[in-house]
Amino acid sequence: MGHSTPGLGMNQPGLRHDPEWFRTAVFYEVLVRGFGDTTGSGEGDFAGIVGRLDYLQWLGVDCLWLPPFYASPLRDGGYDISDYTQVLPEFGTLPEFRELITQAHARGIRIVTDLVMNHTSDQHPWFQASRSDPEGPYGDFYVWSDTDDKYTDARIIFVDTETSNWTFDPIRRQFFWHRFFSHQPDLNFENEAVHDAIFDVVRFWMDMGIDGFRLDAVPYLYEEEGHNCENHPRTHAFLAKLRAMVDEEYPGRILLAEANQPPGDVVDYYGTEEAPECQMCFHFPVMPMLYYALREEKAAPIIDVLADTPQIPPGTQWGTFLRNHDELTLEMVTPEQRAAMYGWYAPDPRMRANVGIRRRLSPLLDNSRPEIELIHALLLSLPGSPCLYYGDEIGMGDNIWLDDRDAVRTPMQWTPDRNAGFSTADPGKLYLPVIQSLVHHYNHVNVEAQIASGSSLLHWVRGMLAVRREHPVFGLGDFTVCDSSHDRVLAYVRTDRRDRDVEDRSAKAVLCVNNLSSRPQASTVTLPEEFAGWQTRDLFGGTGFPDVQPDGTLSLTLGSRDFFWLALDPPVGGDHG
Ligand SMILES: OC[C@H]1O[C@H](O[C@H]2O[C@H](CO)[C@@H](O)[C@H](O)[C@H]2O)[C@H](O)[C@@H](O)[C@@H]1O
Ligand SMILES: [Ca+2]
Repeated sequence: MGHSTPGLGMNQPGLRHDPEWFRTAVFYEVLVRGFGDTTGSGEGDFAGIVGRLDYLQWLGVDCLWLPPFYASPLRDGGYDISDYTQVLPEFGTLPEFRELITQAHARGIRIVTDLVMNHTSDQHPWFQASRSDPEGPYGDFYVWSDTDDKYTDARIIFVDTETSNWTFDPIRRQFFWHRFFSHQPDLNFENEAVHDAIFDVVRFWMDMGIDGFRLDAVPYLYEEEGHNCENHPRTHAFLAKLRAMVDEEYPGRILLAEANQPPGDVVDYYGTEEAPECQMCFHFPVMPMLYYALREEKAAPIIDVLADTPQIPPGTQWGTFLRNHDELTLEMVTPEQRAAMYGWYAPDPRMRANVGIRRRLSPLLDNSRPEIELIHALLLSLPGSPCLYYGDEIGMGDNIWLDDRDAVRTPMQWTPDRNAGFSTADPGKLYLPVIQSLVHHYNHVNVEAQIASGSSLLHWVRGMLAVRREHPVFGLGDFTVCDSSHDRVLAYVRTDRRDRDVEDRSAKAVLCVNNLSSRPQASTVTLPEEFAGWQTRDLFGGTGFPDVQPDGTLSLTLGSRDFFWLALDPPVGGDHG
């Protein structure tokens, strides 16, 4: 098996100059370990991604997000870093990583990596020095205490494994603070030397050529007695300082916050006009509501969470997603919604992890093609830049018999051959076994088979990304919910209010109508007044649909889990820009 995707010879346009590229981009999260093994080690490597860049370009993604590939004992998928400026030798070398950036950029694909600032591995030399030499230069790099009864208002995040945020260190004979695993001590952001050390890490990777950072676990940087130790004002002050440095030294690079917080708290990570922080934040609250709405078969959960979401500053963007390398987190839903979602989506307790569900998209939706299509249609048309998770474009399965979140981190399935074309290693040597479940076996769920079949999910996803790319309104447009006569039908208009060139043929406005019901539904939707009398046109086939009525209504009939994306065009001869 070669390490490229045959038949996808692509042109190499290079990066286009667009300081706001992230506002219309499609992101793709890919684990270096899981994409392609070029050495037969059983683990993926940088060259394995390079060999698949033509595939990613063909698919239509604009930016890769690479979770940690740095030196690590790998007790938390690499989020336990033991050296910020070294890469795991099994993944390759720094020059090979640089080559990955070069090759991606040549294809117009940007690269964002993870910046894990809140904590390190306990194997990091900073921690080793801190525990053994309290008076030394690293003595104050971590959060130490003689007792374990400080900051008791902070919740425990990894409830499956941890019983306290403090662990006693027998060497220093003090407790150290950790918001995650007990082998991940939190850095002490009260210490300015920690800021300097982190800034050096940022410069190191930005000098290497990356296009930005996802800021891992960013709400937890600062602690204070009597505070829940999340979203602390000093965390925001530090982020503003980081952003100022990045803007000054690396203009155009982005910061993307991973802040699993309610909408009103997440928006704070954009900062203010005077003190901007991140250009993007993942929208954690909307994600579970997409799944909730699908099973409740109601539009309200999505409408409500978006109504609770404050406006974000000009020039910024949400990051939206359906799945990622973690559990499908249910931290942002009510206890009643959580109970319902566990019942619908994780009936077997093995499917749960911490406060969430450790399953992939396709198994979550019982491999239902209409549901997978509808949830993608929502992801790609609601406000935000979507981030796909590797393998979901072919409907890859999961393995709940593996530990923790490894359930959703198995090798990418390229072909029906040995190890799904991921590696030539002895199958027993793979970092995780490939999926061989009845429904999602790599024999039939693989890229090669889906490229060969024009009606595959892969071709469908690619087609959706192509349509989205043609119409910047999906990234840049306003969002207005339309009243719908049926509570199972979610309708909204995206409107591009920028000044436009006359040659610009992209849709100025798009009406998106989604039937969340498993049954066909007829609905009359009411558009904003400005669209009364406008014409409608299907964005996929160009077919004309009925005009919007003079009173702003439009009646549509949708099949089960069906959706429409209808361009709105001013009436011919009308006085509309
Ligand atoms: O580095 C520790 C963890 O950081 C991220 O965690 C996030 O994931 C948690 C669920 O797995 C979530 O509950 C929390 O709010 C997040 O910060 C990272 O994505 C994890 O893989 C990592 O273990
Ligand atoms: Ca912290």
